[in-house]
Amino acid sequence: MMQVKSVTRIFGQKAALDDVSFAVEKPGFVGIIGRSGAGKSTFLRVMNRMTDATSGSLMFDDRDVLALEGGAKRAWQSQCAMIFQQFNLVPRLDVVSNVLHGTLNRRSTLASMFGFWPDDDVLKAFAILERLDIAEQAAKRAEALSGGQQQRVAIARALMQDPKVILADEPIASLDPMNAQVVMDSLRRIHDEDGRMVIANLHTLDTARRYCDRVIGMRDGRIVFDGTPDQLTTGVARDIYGADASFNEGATSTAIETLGTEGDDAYAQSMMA
Ligand SMILES: Nc1ncnc2c1ncn2[C@@H]1O[C@H](COP(=O)(O)OP(=O)(O)OP(=O)(O)O)[C@@H](O)[C@H]1O
Repeated sequence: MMQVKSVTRIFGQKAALDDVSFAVEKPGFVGIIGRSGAGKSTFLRVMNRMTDATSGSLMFDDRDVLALEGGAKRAWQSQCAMIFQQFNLVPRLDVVSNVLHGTLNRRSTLASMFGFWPDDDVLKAFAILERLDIAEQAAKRAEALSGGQQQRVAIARALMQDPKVILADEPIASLDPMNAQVVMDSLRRIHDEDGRMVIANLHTLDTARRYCDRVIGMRDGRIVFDGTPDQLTTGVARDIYGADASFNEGATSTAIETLGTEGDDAYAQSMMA
């Protein structure tokens, strides 16, 4: 259903993506891992057409989405919803209005500005919030919610678009372990129940192993690993992160039981830097 062929993105002298190719046969739950600067965000942004590729193609259901323009490009962006580390909600706006913003691409600006939402859309927004277990927060301002709740609102906004694909750029990087788990459980459930493809950039190995069907490892803009969670051994992870024998994978973990010493935290920070 998706073939990424030789996708390259050059910024100045640097290839953020360097000849990236892979295929996805069925809508899976794919994790992308790699140290900071590996090209993970650039890939998601190229796929969603927020950033243009320098060369290459990305065939999705037999059309090259990197070549789409105008209305066709906007339609693709709506089928390929994106969620971000910092949630990107409108903080002062109530939760349900934030969710309704997921329909903006098919609504007139004027109607949206004055808050005229069709009843069907409002009902749909509440049903999605219910599904994500945050319907009781619907009337609150987004800024009054915890990070984990805000990220679930962002997922709800994405679902309003009824997307084929959800791209998640470090969706749990700003969350504590408990909230991280709730958000990842929600994404996995949406994938399992709706059959939507999820591609998530993740900064912790245990999350990639636990939630993904397939893990892609990137280093310096290139794919250096593509396999199942079982194949993602500590040695493989060390290669992906470009770390030496002192690599301690517990330090890249957000799992409650492996959150550890200050030393580990310092190591994790150095890996992200
Ligand atoms: N708009 C841009 N202009 C110039 N360079 C960029 C731009 N966007 C990304 N880069 C560079 O491309 C490389 C890949 O960046 P990217 O953000 O994709 O990495 P990443 O793996 O997502 O890292 P992080 O986890 O820190 O977001 C980096 O060297 C980065 O500095």
